[in-house]
Amino acid sequence: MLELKGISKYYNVGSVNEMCLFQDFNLNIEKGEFLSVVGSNGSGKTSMLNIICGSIPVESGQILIGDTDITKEKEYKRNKRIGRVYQNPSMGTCPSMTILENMALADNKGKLYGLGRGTNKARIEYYREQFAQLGLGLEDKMDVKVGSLSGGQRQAMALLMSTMTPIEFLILDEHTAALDPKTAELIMQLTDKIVKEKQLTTIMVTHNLRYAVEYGNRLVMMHNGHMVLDKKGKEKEDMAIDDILTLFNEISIECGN
Ligand SMILES: Nc1ncnc2c1ncn2[C@@H]1O[C@H](COP(=O)(O)OP(=O)(O)OP(=O)(O)O)[C@@H](O)[C@H]1O
Repeated sequence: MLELKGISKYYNVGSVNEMCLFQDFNLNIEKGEFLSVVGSNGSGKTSMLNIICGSIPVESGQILIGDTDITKEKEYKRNKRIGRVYQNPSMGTCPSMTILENMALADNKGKLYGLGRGTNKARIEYYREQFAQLGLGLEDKMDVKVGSLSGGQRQAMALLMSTMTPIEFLILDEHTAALDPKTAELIMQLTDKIVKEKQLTTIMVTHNLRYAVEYGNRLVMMHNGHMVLDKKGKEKEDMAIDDILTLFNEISIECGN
């Protein structure tokens, strides 16, 4: 359904620092798949997400959704069907606006004007319900500026905001990495709930091997711009953290770490 086909990606082209990250890189993600991506630092995880979202161009290859080639489609257009949550809770929310204003903004993503739909009574009630389920007390802080919230509260908001409009794909780039263990767990449970309810095709980059094993139905490990592990279904279910750790250690030794 979402396919990266024969992708080549170079950085610093034409300079002494030119480097080839991906050479003929291929990845095919089925509709409804929840893909966890782990891998060494600099293996190309974030670059892969950026390529999918259209944040960076590729030198060659195709990005396909179904039969449609979106390789040249601008990022803002792709954003209509893709929601993205970043590692930094500050990204994806506007600190100087209230919770209500942020939610209304997200609700109106892709539209030209106004906060109207987001601020009518029914929608406010809907936001309240969404927040009440989180158990973070945000439902009573709708007029509070987002800048004064904790990282976990902001990340929960970012997750709700990015999945508010009818998207098909959810891109999570280490979205629990900056949170304390308890809040990270809460955000992971919320993620899983939203992904299942909305049947989103999801790619989650994480350094947390337990989350990679426990969540999702496919697990990919990347190293130096290559996929060195790709397990789905039963094979993925049967994987234990130790299995991934062993492979991870082998890769690290190969790198001299
Ligand atoms: N804008 C850029 N300009 C030049 N090189 C870049 C750029 N972005 C990434 N790179 C390089 O591409 C490689 C892959 O980086 P990327 O951020 O995709 O890896 P990653 O797997 O997400 O790493 P991490 O786990 O550390 O976040 C690295 O060697 C990095 O230095």
